[in-house]
Amino acid sequence: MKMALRACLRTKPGLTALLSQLSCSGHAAARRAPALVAQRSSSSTSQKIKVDFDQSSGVAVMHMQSPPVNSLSLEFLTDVCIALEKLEMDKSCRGLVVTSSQPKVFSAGLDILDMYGKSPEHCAEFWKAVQEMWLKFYGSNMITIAAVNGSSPAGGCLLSMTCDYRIMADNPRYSIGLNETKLGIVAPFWFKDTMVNTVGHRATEMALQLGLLYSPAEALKIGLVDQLVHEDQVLTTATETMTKWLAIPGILNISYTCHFFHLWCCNLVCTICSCVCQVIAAKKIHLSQDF
Ligand SMILES: CCCCC/C=C\C/C=C\C=C\CC(=O)SCCNC(=O)CCNC(=O)[C@H](O)C(C)(C)COP(=O)(O)OP(=O)(O)OC[C@H]1O[C@@H](n2cnc3c(N)ncnc32)[C@H](O)[C@@H]1OP(=O)(O)O
Repeated sequence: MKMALRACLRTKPGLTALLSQLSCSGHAAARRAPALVAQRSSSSTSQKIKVDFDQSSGVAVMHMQSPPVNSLSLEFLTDVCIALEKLEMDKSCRGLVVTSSQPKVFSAGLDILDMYGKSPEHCAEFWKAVQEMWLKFYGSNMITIAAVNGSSPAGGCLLSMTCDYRIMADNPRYSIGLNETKLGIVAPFWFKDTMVNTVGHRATEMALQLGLLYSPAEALKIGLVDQLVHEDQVLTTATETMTKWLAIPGILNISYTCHFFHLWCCNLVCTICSCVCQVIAAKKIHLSQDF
């Protein structure tokens, strides 16, 4: 799916416009102008994000440092998007590892406090920022690896699933999954689609309907993560793995992209049809109540 988005962002101007409307992609850039990285190795820091970029390898490491649990608030999401935009604009940056500076937690998902009791305008901006993060990671031209060094529920799991590869700390205390159902909320369809693309239809059905959080071993078994390593090795394994991915010529990447793009389009058409059916059904129910 991520590759599919990459392809359409490269080749389909119409869809780019559609996606940028969906994601409101100008919103992060409008706040702070991106700067190109000039040094051989550099480090740039916002309050909540630290990026180390090694120009000799072309690999950047994004450290999420929003205590206590890297919950995805509007401010944090905006910082993530700005950092991604900067890296994306620097053509020498080919790979991105995303990890957490917080102990025991990769990301606690959407910031519940930023969703509750806020104005409709804030909620709209917040929700657009969530979509923007999703699109930016999924549509990135960089190879992205999630170094999941702690628990990663809900939106944290989504973030990791938008990456090309996931390495998780092998600590049974940690968990990962889309647990929205357990919180009494329905995960949006694009959360669901992202999981289907990662672990398949049946596993997603089980995961979402029951709101399952998986231990690292269980997550590996269903393919939610690709590799488990000792807690101390998560970041180094991620950078080693990146070397392998970057050795693959970009043209092959683009070819696979076309296959996935086809699947993604089919999925999108189905989703639109299903939304139309739901609206028609809702109207019918409404009408039958009137009479
Ligand atoms: C605005 C319009 C929106 C419309 C939305 C419509 C539909 C949306 C549908 C669904 C979308 C859902 C996506 C989500 O991501 S919802 C968030 C789900 N997240 C969770 O369930 C995680 C909950 N947290 C945990 O399980 C644990 O905290 C964790 C395992 C991450 C860490 O455990 P640990 O024991 O280390 O730490 P705690 O003591 O539990 O927490 C420390 C501190 O952090 C606060 N906190 C935790 N999670 C969140 C969070 N998601 N948002 C905000 N704050 C969080 C926690 O309350 C503690 O605070 P304090 O007590 O120390 O003040």
